[in-house]
Amino acid sequence: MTTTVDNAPFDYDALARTEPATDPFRWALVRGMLPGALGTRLAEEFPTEGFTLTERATGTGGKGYSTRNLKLVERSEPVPAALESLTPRWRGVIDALLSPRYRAAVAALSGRDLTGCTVEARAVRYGAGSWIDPHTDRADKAVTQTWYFNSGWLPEWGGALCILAGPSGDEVVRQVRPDLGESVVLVPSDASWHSVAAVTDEARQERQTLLVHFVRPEAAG
Ligand SMILES: O=C(O)CCC(=O)C(=O)O
Ligand SMILES: [Fe+2]
Repeated sequence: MTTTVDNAPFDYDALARTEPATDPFRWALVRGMLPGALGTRLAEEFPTEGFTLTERATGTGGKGYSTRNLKLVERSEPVPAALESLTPRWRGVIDALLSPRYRAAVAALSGRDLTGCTVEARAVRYGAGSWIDPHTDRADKAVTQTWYFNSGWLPEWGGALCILAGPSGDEVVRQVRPDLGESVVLVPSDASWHSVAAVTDEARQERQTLLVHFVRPEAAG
């Protein structure tokens, strides 16, 4: 069944159809969650304003990263300033992310009890030189889901989400390019190592990502 764009932007069946991998940790490549032309429209309307650069150099304690972020949802509340700048379709996505149906579908796929977890969501733009070092998302996240909004992304532009066998980053189990229609569910644990390869200088687009976390109640503060 395909859901209609206006009422429910997600095809929740895409989550239900997906078989998660369990090696080297529990994760899933989800396809087709944004039905019909919705994904294309969301890509065209991906936010451009209000992003804040966050960075930390590699080797200064903890993971290194450099990304530009726009907070969309904090502690299960849409961020008013961001909401104002979003198109109606993107506001529909925010509603869906906060819906019990989405939560139930992610709980089923991940095997995690998400009762009491809060939702955090942000749009992330990765320009040339942006990356995230290997990390697990472990500290406070029950489940992470990412969606990608690029079309015609070339492999030589870097920017792949790398599913890793360990912290060194040497053993890449799977690379996911940021192509429209691709989405990844990660279930954080001691083993859930992943990274984002640096976007290269050749890239003709910024890597556009929607990042959602279910945050454990004890960590939400
Ligand atoms: O952008 C991505 O593909 C993943 C980002 C990520 O792993 C993170 O922000 O923790
Ligand atoms: Fe992560």
